[in-house]
Amino acid sequence: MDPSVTTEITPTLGASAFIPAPATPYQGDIARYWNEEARPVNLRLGDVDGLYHHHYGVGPVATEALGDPADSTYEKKLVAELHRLESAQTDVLLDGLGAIGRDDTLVDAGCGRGGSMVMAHQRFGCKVEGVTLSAKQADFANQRARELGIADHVRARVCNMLDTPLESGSVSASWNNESSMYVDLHDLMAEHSRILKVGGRYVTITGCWNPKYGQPSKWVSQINAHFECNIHSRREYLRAMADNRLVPQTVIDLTPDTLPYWRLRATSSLVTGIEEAFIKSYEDGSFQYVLIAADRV
Ligand SMILES: C[S@@+](CC[C@H](N)C(=O)[O-])C[C@H]1O[C@@H](n2cnc3c(N)ncnc32)[C@H](O)[C@@H]1O
Ligand SMILES: CC(C)=CCC/C(C)=C/COP(=O)(O)OP(=O)(O)O
Ligand SMILES: [Mg+2]
Repeated sequence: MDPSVTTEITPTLGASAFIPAPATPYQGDIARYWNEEARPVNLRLGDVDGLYHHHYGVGPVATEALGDPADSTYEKKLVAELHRLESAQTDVLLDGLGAIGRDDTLVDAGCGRGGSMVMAHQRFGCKVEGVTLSAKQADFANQRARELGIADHVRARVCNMLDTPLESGSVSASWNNESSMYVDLHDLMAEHSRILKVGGRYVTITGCWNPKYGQPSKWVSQINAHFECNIHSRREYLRAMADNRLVPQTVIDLTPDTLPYWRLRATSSLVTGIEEAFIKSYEDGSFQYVLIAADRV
């Protein structure tokens, strides 16, 4: 990243007085997308306990805790349950990082509003560096870190995950949590490989199209259009890792674990219209929700 290339941001965006100019017009579009994003499904869930996620959930629904749909408290319980499943997803990702100590530095590539960073610090006591294209998200994440008194350990910056200011070989573990569909995978894996120490761990949780299906299905195309992203195939992930000294240690198909989240979300008042595409593509096998953990060799 060339720090001399800067663009002034509006004062309402707060903390970061200057942000780097987008590397491409596409990245400018994505920065704008996330600066403008304020979907109730994300804010209402985050308000449950102050962990704000932009990813989906895994695990069985606690049906008994939800109680009777006719009950006046049902919707509140439903929101809390969806949020619990999204935080459970982060826990699965953090489990994949292996042994992390207080002196380690982790990197969240495409950190959103910072929910995963906070959870990583709370679990390991380590430093967490996040990057996002969105100044609004970085400000939000840094504000939450200040409120929690952990701003000395958790920091979000506005920068391109393909070209970070992090030193080569300085990072013990890094991840992409539903953020790799916005970038070229070879460029992405090359940057993770550069910043990771030898022996370090990379983890991604992502939606990918299934080469067994043949090509991206109409549902996958619908998800791409909805989020302005470009979903990769499972095969592309493995190839990009192999080409960049990242050797898969674990590949977990989380598709059966995320379907209950989607089926529950489809019944809520917070639907956004994309629920059918996720459910149908997971069911027809054209799309998969996977975790890949790889060793930097
Ligand atoms: C779906 S959100 C995921 C946020 C977060 N990982 C989470 O789990 O809550 C996608 C994120 O990727 C970020 N992103 C997309 N392309 C990026 C890039 N080239 N560099 C940095 N961040 C990027 C967006 O700014 C956004 O924060
Ligand atoms: C698995 C795939 C393909 C993910 C695409 C990336 C993405 C937009 C994730 C969720 O963000 P969000 O939490 O802001 O979305 P929503 O508003 O639908 O909850
Ligand atoms: Mg969401």
